[in-house]
Amino acid sequence: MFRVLASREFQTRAPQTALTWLTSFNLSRSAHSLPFATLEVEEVSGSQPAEVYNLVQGKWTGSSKWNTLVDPLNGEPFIKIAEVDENEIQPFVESLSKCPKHGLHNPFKSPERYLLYGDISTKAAHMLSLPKVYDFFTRLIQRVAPKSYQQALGEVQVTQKFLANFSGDQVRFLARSFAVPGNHLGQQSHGFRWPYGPVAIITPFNFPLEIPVLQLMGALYMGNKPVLKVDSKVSIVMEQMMRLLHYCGLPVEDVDFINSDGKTMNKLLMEANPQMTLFTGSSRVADKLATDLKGRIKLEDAGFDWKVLGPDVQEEDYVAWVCDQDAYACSGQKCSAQSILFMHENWSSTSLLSKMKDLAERRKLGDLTVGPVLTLTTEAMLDHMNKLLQISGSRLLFGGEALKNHSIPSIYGAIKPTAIYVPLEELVKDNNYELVTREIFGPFQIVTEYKQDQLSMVLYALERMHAHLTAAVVSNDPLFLQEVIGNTVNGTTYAGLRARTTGAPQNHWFGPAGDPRGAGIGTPEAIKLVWSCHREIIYDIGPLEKHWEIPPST
Ligand SMILES: N[C@@H](CCC=O)C(=O)O
Repeated sequence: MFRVLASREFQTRAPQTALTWLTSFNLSRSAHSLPFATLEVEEVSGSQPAEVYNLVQGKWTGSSKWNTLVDPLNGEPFIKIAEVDENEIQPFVESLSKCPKHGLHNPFKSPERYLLYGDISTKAAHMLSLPKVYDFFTRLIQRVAPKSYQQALGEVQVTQKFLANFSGDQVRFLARSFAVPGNHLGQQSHGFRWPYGPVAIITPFNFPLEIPVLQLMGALYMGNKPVLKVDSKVSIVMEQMMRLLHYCGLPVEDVDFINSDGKTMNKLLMEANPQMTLFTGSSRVADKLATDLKGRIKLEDAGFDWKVLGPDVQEEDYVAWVCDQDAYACSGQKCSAQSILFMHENWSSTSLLSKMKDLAERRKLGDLTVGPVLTLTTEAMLDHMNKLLQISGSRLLFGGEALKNHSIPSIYGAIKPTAIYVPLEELVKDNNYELVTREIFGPFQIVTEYKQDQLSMVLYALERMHAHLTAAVVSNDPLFLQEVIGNTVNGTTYAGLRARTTGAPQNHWFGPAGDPRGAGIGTPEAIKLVWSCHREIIYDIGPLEKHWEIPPST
């Protein structure tokens, strides 16, 4: 085992100013290791498996049961996760129960913690801007959620910018309040952003760094105490990030970090009773949690994300390239990935589809521009394709085959980027609609065409979808944009010639609309909506009028 146990202990450091801290890091960093990390990315292997720990009540802990993960590229057992089982959740329950509903800080309690979090964010943003650090996280992401270097780096950069956005005084500005004059002297109502106190965050495998960091920091900024559970397949990334955050001054008792299966996590949630749980993942689990937690939940669940190409054909190469990125980058495993393309008939006479095919065929396992699918097997995806191909008039546009010459283990999927054409009239039929709009979390999309007079049929298809996350309306025709935007609901919708469905940076609100449980991620509005509630304090201090008398009963 290459990990040095001593380095797992949290080391307390003398308080430093931001400037001395930054200088000391730059000078003391050794040539090939990082001061917070407990692993070297390339060394993680079958012969030197890495270990992922839990953090509870300020201490890193193991568990009685270790779950072994296999390398998604070659099947070697390469990471051991200390998964907490149902009998070991007590310390996590106690830890969360210690946090009162009014949180670790609020505008009337420990306001200096808003500044502390501004400071932590400044330092963490600086760390992630250092080439050695961003390269470390980019490569670590690639080991567990195989995607191209550029895609993994994008995730680190979004996280870095997000942290920079909440540096300095920006955390306290999140808790800005407002006041309205009252009815008489001494009365004023003030609206405050209040924390929930004990909260839980559950995040998926596809963005091992971006989703957990943005949600975790949002929760902390607003004064909550979170327990964080990241999908065990990728939790090694966030385990290392927790160590970076501690290095940047995050108090070790502010966050608990747990590895477990879903059943154990469910038990923890039932016993610890967090005031709010943020869940990012499948609609099936989301609906179960919404019931179990009696609605105290916010969700970023599935997305069968759509793109509509309008009648104005222009910049064909660019549009084809964006379609390729949206459908197939990260092997289609983004909640924002383009799942269906509605093409106006004017695009049919262009070479858009053949361009999309050429771009899809450039993708290769060697640089992870296509790679393993972590939640579906090859057979499951090809099976789905074959069912679609039974629909009258449907046809395979490209892909549709298993990847060859690889050592991706069979528990994971490996197919070529695939597109299936389904006629619009067939797609909307009751017996086909559910099948066609099933979200395949892999490099897979449906393509269809609509005639000039069929826009209402497209809008009907969009209306029937059950999750409304991202969308793109590719057109610079303002009347067309108006019509499609005005008749749809997706939370993050890109409109215009350069519209896309994926790649939302920290400055775009990202989240579903049309669902009161819908969460957001990234922006100040998202943080305030998800991680705080409104509290109104009405000051009414008098004085009473000079000759006030008790009035008659009413
Ligand atoms: N920024 C990512 C989504 C992150 C999810 O919460 C995207 O746009 O695909």
